[in-house]
Amino acid sequence: MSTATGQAARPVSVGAARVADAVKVYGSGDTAVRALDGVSVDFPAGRFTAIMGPSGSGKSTLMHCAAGLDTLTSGAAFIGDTELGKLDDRRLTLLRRDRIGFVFQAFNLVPTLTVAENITLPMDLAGVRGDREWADALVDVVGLRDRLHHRPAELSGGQQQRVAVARAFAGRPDVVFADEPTGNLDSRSGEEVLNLLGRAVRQMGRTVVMVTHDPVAAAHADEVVFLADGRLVDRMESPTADRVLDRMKAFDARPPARKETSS
Ligand SMILES: Nc1ncnc2c1ncn2[C@@H]1O[C@H](COP(=O)(O)OP(=O)(O)OP(=O)(O)O)[C@@H](O)[C@H]1O
Repeated sequence: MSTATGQAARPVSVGAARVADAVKVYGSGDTAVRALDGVSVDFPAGRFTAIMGPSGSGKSTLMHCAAGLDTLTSGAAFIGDTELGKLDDRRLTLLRRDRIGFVFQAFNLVPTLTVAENITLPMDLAGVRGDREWADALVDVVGLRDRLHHRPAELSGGQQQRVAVARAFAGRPDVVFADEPTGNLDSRSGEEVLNLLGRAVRQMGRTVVMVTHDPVAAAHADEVVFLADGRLVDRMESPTADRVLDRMKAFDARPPARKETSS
C-alpha cells in the first residue's frame, strides 16, 4: 500500500484504538476552548498505555473521544479499523457495549445488583451468553470469590473497583479505558487495582488505556503518552515513577488551558 506521495502508508490496523489529527473545541466564540489541538496517537493492542499531562491538558477529552463517549470537532477516532465518526448513534452504542470496557474513578456499579450480576451485566444487557468461564476466571483474578453475592454498598472502595475491573474485561473487549481508576482509593487499594490492570495486559493479552495524574500509577503502564495544551508532546517507554515525575515537572510553569484563537 502506498500514499499519493509514494510513501509507504501505515497498515490500517495499527492499534486497538487510535486517533488521527484529533481536534476538540468546546463552546464557541470568545469562550471556545481548544481541548485537543491536532493529536495523533495509537494505543497498541496487548499494551498498557497511560495518558498523562497537567490539569486541563486534554487527557479526559482524549479518552472520551477515543472511546466514543464524545465526538471530535475534526479528525478521526478508530477502534480497530472502525471509524467512530462514521457510525450512527445505535451502532456507536453497540460498539461501546461490545468492544470497549470502562473503569471510572467513581466505580459506577449498579447498587441493586450483586457482585456477580454487576460483572456479567454487559453480557446480560447484550443478551449474549458470552464466555462465562472467562467471566468466572476473572472473579478469581480480582479476588472476589467470597463476595459474589454481596451488593456494592457492602464492599470497600478497593473491592468495588475490582468488581468494576472484572466487569470491564468480562466481555473480552478490544480495549479497556480507565479514567483515574485509583482516584478514589487509598494507595494500597490503588496498587491492587493497578496490578490487576497490568496482569490483564501481560498475562491475559488485554489492552488498557488509562488516564491518570499520578506518576506512580503511570509507572504500571508499558508506555506513557504526555499531553500538554491539547497536544501530544512526549512518549516514554518502560516508565518509572521518578522519570514520569521528572517529565511532569517540566510542565509545572506552564499556564493551563488556552482559548480558541481561530474564531
Ligand atoms: N464540557 C466542557 N465544556 C467546556 N470546556 C471543557 C469541557 N470539558 C473540558 N473542557 C476544557 O477542556 C480542557 C481540557 O479538559 P480535560 O478535562 O480533557 O483535561 P484533563 O487533562 O483531563 O484535566 P484534569 O486532569 O484536570 O481532569 C480544559 O481547559 C477544560 O476546562
